[in-house]
Amino acid sequence: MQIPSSTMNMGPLGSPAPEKNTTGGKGQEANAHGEEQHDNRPRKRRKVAIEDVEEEVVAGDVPDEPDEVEGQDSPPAETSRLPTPPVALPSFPLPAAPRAPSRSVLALQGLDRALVKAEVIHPTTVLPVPLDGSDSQGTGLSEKSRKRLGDLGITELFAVQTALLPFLLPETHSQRALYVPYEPLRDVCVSAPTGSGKTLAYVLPIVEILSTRIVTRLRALIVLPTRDLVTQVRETFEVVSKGRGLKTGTATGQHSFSHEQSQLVADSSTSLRGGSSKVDILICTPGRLIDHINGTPNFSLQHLRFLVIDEADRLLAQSFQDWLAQVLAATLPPDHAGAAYTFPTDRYGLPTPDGLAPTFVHHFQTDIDEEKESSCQKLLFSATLTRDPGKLAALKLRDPKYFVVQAKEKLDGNDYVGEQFTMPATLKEHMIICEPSQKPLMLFYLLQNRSVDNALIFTKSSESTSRLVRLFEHFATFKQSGAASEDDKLVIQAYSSDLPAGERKRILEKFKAKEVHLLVCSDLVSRGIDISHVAHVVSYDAPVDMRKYVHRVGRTARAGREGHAWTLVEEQEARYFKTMLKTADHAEKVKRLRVSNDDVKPLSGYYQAALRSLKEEYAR
Ligand SMILES: Nc1ncnc2c1ncn2[C@@H]1O[C@H](COP(=O)(O)OP(=O)(O)OP(=O)(O)O)[C@@H](O)[C@H]1O
Repeated sequence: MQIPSSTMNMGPLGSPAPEKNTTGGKGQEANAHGEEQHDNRPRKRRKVAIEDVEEEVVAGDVPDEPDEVEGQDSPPAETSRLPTPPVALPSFPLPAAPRAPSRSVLALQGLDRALVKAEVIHPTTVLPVPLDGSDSQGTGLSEKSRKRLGDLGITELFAVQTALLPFLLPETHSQRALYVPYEPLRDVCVSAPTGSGKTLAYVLPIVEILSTRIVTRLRALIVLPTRDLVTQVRETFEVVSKGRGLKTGTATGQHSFSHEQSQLVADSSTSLRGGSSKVDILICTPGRLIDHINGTPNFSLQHLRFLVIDEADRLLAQSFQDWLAQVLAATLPPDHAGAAYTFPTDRYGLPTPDGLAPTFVHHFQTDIDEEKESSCQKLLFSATLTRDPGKLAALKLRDPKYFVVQAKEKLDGNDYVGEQFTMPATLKEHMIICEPSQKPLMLFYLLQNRSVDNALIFTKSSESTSRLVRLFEHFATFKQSGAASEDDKLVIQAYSSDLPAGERKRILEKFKAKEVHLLVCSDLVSRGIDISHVAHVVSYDAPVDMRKYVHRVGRTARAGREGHAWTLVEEQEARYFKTMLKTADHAEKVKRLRVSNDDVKPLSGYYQAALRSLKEEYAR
């Protein structure tokens, strides 16, 4: 019997062999649309010449850069000719991340002050929403918005919303305007647990402020790391803004570029200095956004009132096409002096109405030469938002205000550099330490004996995902041949980045409808997914860093519901995993579950039979 090479890595019992976990930065990169994906591109060959020897180097063989390179200097250039080695060395790419800015630069942006003076909100804080009449609770929301929330069954604001809404919707009328050229708006960073309602915390103020607009211009830009999240956030915008006349668009690369262009820009034939837009709100992935900035006539960010970077830690780690610098530059007038302003004309030479944003007016030589502040307010959100000033500095934040939702009343004086992880209070966490070969059995034990259902199961790669799904299907066939009723059957499905978007959507719908009970996925597609009935999260392969752990377990225990997280830790990983939890001050929360041989004995026979079937299947 010959096992194909793709299955050669399997452990003795069909579980993946304890190879190094690669769910981190390795093997992943941003695709053409800025979405993360596996590194399965054809390896490019490039030539390097060192020591007069010319040799071909497979670019993919060069170690990938770590997920995030912080304040790292370029390695000093090797100038002297060394006597050895005789063999050519591969040339390593220079780190893409810029140098960390100096303290004085950070202080200029008010960053260290903002980080130390962060406003801490307790996760249990809520604010009732008066559904009609006056806003007696000070939510900042108009009666129309409050009524809409009532229609959606939302009667109180969650902690992150209680802090953000009054801040972004102050009573001062001028600060709620579409353009605020004389009173610079403060930017905002928000760190709040998974499932705590961050999306509504920005959707509500954006809808509230943009609803006052008369002309459609691109005024809110939401950047997210994946297409699935774009779809999810678009749905939230559409539901909340119903009846307010706002137009929402997306740009993810799912449709052709020209189709997207036609959906975003109303007039692409006249050269309009004020830009042209069919949408008020654009939700997008960074790669496609850059394509439109560079390649879509009259696509302009000059009218932006809000720039939201959701899942900011992940997006800030992407240096794809230097996307952030390009987006920020597009919100401001160019540095060089502009030409004299002449009214644009259409193709027949007739004057065309144009609307330059106040900040851009002084760029042209007009009678008005007074400089105006940009009205674009930047909002950053994440459950694991870095507080590393070096990373935040790239955003050029304006007098930023930092909000943190966590149970601790005060941030430790000194810990503003680094990260803070806050979990939902309703989450119960467990780990099982076992041999690698026992992992499938432990999973089956959880499904059978701990009523794990409506669960997301995380693996380290899409390959492991499909292997595990097949193994389970074989196991279920044997196990359920003796099952009392059809009701006992658990339906499992792979949910991987390899699947087309439409197929992923269909699977997610089935999972939501409880026609699929177990969804096996890798980290790439899971981030931010909001499905209320996820009761369990199983990390079949342990996460390699705390951030991944937080985002995985955060798929359950959302919006105040109960949830369980189970992590299967291989014996040789246990020390690393425990240290990771300890460093994050989280070790005590994760209880160890001991599963004995006797506990799994009733399942062993089915498991062995499933393994044999799987091996035969792969051999065919
Ligand atoms: N005030 C509220 N009342 C009731 N439900 C709410 C409220 N705010 C948000 N929700 C619901 O809570 C769920 C989680 O919200 P959301 O997806 O915004 O969380 P999140 O903080 O962005 O999580 P993640 O970091 O995992 O993306 C959603 O289903 C949302 O509809």
